[in-house]
Amino acid sequence: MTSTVADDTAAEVPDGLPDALLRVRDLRVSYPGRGRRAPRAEILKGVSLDIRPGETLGLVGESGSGKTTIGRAVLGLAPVQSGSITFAGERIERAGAARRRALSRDLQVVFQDPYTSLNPSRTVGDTLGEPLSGQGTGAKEARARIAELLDRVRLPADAADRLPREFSGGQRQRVAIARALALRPRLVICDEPVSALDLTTQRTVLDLLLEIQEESGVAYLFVTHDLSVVRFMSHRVAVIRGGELVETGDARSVTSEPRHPYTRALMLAAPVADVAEQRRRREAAQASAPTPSSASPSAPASPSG
Ligand SMILES: Nc1ncnc2c1ncn2[C@@H]1O[C@H](COP(=O)(O)OP(=O)(O)OP(=O)(O)O)[C@@H](O)[C@H]1O
Repeated sequence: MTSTVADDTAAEVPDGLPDALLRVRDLRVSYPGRGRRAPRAEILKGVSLDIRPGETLGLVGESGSGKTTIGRAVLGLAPVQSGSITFAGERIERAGAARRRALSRDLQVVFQDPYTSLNPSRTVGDTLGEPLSGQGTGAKEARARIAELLDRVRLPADAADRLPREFSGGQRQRVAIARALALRPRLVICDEPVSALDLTTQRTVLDLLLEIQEESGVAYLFVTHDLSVVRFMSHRVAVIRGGELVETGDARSVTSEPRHPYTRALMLAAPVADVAEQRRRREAAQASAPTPSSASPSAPASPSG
């Protein structure tokens, strides 16, 4: 069980949110240790969380805390030792390749680095067409859908014929978002999707993700080390430390009135433009709050201003 402290949590309510789209329970992930006798490295130590349809759960924590590993486990890319992952009522933690392919209709990902996540030798149109043809969409329908997707992420129609190198980082990330949306998924795992972008571009991409959610009702698991981004994007926030969730709750209360000392320490470590706000937080924090070793050293100013 997690050591979650705030209300509105999967951990405090044993059955979690009744309408959850994604339900993770007591998830443990470990990797073999280095060397034959080394113990396995425990990365996730019993994580439980829920995401409702159309909701964004922000997952925040310092580097190495296990944020990406949660997303990878949901996508079937991390070795689950025990626990369960239920998506739309179906247990998927041990889903095989064929089931995973079918799941990719509903479950997609946007990675951090738009420079490495797109195949440099494929045109944008081919990149967007791949998930469509993989699910049996005919050529004519695929062309129409690609045009629709480019329009949705505000790229010109002729982008379909161009290669990734012809685009800026923000434009490439919009291509990656369009690719993730191609099959109209119900959940997109956004793994630090703006941390490689400059501040202005970050804001544009975050606004786009919000618009898309409003229109389509897609849910996001939004992984970030940046508290200002997580506050801007999330309905609820889960804070992870050393492979365990320490606090989960609605975004406003977790980021404005954190209950757990670690969350308070994360907040204190994040740069805040407003000196009064920084002082208020410092005063609110307990003197005993631990200092995270590398919490969000380069967190940009709040995109919400
Ligand atoms: N394939 C792997 N084999 C062994 N250890 C791994 C593997 N993948 C991740 N880890 C370890 O798991 C821990 C958590 O990694 P993870 O990428 O989930 O953290 P994170 O919170 O997303 O960090 P960051 O913000 O730096 O991306 C790290 O200590 C990492 O070294």
